[in-house]
Amino acid sequence: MNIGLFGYGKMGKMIEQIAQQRGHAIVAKVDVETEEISFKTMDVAIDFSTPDAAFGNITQCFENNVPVISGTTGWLDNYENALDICKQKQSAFIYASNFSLGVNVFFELNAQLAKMMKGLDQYKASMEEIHHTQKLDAPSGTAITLAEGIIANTEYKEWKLEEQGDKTIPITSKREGMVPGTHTINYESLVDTIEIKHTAHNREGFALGAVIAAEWIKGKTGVFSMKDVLNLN
Ligand SMILES: NC(=O)c1ccc[n+]([C@@H]2O[C@H](COP(=O)([O-])OP(=O)(O)OC[C@H]3O[C@@H](n4cnc5c(N)ncnc54)[C@H](O)[C@@H]3O)[C@@H](O)[C@H]2O)c1
Ligand SMILES: O=C(O)C1=N[C@H](C(=O)O)CCC1
Repeated sequence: MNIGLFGYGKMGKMIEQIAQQRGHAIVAKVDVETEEISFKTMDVAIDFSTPDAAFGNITQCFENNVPVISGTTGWLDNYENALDICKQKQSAFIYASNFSLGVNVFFELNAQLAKMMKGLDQYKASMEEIHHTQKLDAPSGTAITLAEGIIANTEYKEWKLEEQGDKTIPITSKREGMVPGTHTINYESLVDTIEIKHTAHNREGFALGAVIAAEWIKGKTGVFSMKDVLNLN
């Protein structure tokens, strides 16, 4: 398969390695200095760029009939607009805040635990995410997806950075060294704490998941999720 990379930073380079190991060709490496993009030979585009660049990259691909896998976080104010353009152009799209298999299992575990905690008012939910110091957005996209999973299955109404409140999930974002991504969810009562945690050891899991999603989407039309790709039910 011929892949166009949008964003050739830490993730773009890791995706290149994994894609080549799996027999794919990288036909474009689009980054901030790129002046001209040839879409003709691209079977699929993988966007891991920046919050400011993602929407433009994604919609350019749809306009040129190229399906998109996007892992960029921090651009979701424009998510519904991107879906409209994808549908208009009869293209295909997967966005995931986290492409790793482990985190996608963790998303399911989080939803199951939230269902069990619903109505147990003696417990207060909170979340902590830790990432490297170069990360531009906070909280992480993964933390937002986890908070949405709790909100969908409990009486919590919203998440906020740090802020407390009965119906608010407080998220603490820490930026330390080279940490690839650690997410912890706590339910704390006066007598005990229930904690679930996912720790990424490196970026390979994110990159492999994105390449698997690109293999899966080829030839399809529509908007999908990693749940579809991984058949997690
Ligand atoms: N979904 C996931 O599984 C997952 C995993 C890791 C990182 N991410 C997200 O992916 C994004 C990239 O992460 P990273 O660690 O590779 O960051 P990075 O800073 O190392 O790389 C981003 C690259 O995008 C480039 N860029 C800037 N403007 C651009 C434009 N207009 N077009 C194309 N490229 C442009 C930058 O020059 C840089 O090379 C971030 O939003 C991060 O949160 C998601
Ligand atoms: O390194 C990053 O940046 C990461 N971003 C994603 C997020 O915001 O959740 C996934 C984990 C790594």
